Amino acid sequence: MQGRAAGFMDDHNELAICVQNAYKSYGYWKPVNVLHDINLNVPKGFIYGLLGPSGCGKTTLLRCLVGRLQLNNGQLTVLGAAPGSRGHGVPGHKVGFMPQETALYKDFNISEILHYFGRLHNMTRKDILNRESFLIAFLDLPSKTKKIYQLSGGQQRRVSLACALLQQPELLILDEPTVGVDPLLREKIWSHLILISKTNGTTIVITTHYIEEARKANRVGLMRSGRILAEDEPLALLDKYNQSSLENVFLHLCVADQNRVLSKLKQTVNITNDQHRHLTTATNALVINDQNGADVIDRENCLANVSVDSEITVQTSLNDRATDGHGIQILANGTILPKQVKPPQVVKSPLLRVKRAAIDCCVFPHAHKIWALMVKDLTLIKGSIGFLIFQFLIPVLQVSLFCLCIGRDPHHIPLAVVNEEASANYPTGNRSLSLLSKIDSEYIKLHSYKNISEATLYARRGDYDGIMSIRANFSQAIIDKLTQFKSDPATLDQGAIHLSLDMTNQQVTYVMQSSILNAAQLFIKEFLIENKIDPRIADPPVIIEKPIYGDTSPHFLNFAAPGMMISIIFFLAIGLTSLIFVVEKKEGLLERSWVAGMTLVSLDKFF
Ligand SMILES: Nc1ncnc2c1ncn2[C@@H]1O[C@H](COP(=O)(O)OP(=O)(O)OP(=O)(O)O)[C@@H](O)[C@H]1O
Repeated sequence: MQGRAAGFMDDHNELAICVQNAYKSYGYWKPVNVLHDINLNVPKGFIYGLLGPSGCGKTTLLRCLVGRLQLNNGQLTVLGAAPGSRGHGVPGHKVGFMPQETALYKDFNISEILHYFGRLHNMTRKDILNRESFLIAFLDLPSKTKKIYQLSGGQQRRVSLACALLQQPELLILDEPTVGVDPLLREKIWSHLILISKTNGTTIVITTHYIEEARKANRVGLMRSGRILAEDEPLALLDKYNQSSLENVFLHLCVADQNRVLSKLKQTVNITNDQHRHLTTATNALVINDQNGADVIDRENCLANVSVDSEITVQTSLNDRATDGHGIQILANGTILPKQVKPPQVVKSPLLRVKRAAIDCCVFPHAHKIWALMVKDLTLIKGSIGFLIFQFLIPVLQVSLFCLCIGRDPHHIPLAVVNEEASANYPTGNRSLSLLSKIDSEYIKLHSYKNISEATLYARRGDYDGIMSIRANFSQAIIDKLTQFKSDPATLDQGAIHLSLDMTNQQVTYVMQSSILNAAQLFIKEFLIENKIDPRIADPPVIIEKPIYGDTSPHFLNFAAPGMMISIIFFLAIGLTSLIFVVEKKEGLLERSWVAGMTLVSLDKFF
């Protein structure tokens, strides 16, 4: 492999990945540093093995490479441009990403999931089918109609790998692809990776917990606590550290790193000699001699050692290499790469970013991506008919309940009446009774009170939606007003009914007002007939003609139901979409689809 690497460099003089002084932290208020001054170079067509214990930042680095995370500091170029830059295929068809979690739609079968990613990558049906048969045979997968949830964990990981390999991308980012895979198949997978890196020039970045399998890589990077401790060809590392296995090289580097950290601690933090002796003894205890006399390290203890303080800069073997103005040139045999990859100019201005995002939102996405998402959603729905029925039944049920419980016109609205004419034993007549009898009892329920203060008390308590009061001389005032045409303030005040309504419910107020106005109009007409006057003069000077739309007497239900239906459907759709987003994000599906190029909009065709 190593000999091949040097030869290969002559033909492939470009770096596929170039990371310079990369820093990444999580969290805003209390940031936790995860990557510290990472420098990493992967020439095109190389297999790069990224090795390190759990939690050292491998996945974080891979997520930065595929454009899912932004570095806090430093430069990152993938296939010649910054991930996520316009028109770049990373994220997109140029990168095949296999995340650590399975990240597959469990209700899909193998063929459906491969077709989904194939459509996202704009592959033709024929190409998808060809790749599907190859990958199923190559990865020893069961029948393509088998659902993902019916597969074992190892089989699911293999399907996940198949999705990453599907479009034969220029760059493969594989996060622990060989976990839970049969050793023979693991060998086969590595052979395939080596083959595609040689024949297609595919660049592969792979993380693995099986350190020894990384010997097959062209270069390996050994990572610990967010730093790259060493980066070189596997054999060169073995030679340099005089070890028989990469595992021992790594453990040696861990101990050396630990010692460096401790001595740095001693310099920067005021620790006592006793404390230092104690820590050094603890570290040295990790190294024991094996039968051959070579140093063997207690792996468990070593990997579970104290975390490195983020403020302490550790000189790594990487820093020992020759650098020039643009960064590091690699090759263990001293060959210098002829072509420099220019670091991308990161857009730091938030204003410019917002502007770009605003432009992005106005552009229509690619049709093939919409098609892929539509087919995916239909496949999901097809697989859960019960859910579909529930989705259709819920609005029907909600609208029915609304019509039954809320949508009807208000009925039997309680109204307190203070009839002073009745209390005074009708001194000038009982026309107030005639007026009250004309109020439609279907809509308004009258309750008599002797005085206004008592009625106000109960109305304020919420027992009534209003108070109606009639003066003691109501009958006489009506006669004076309508037959003698008297219009002095006393007559006008006494010849009217006085209403104080609760105006907080517009619909209830409207029904009360129109019922009482109708009753008053009927009362006046009756009075005019009694006095041989044409009742039509009591009609208001407004004639309501045939309506343009709707009924002559509109109902609240007719007005409210359509709005209600639209609201229910809208919020149901929003709720379900949010639910799907949350579930997909939680299971890593969203990230995977994003890396495959699914964005809200895509500008590839414009830039
Ligand atoms: N979203 C996050 N928010 C905060 N901290 C995170 C987040 N993701 C990862 N970390 C932390 O960053 C560190 C590195 O995590 P990362 O997943 O990159 O490690 P890893 O080397 O891939 O580990 P493993 O091999 O177990 O997957 C860990 O300490 C982890 O707790």
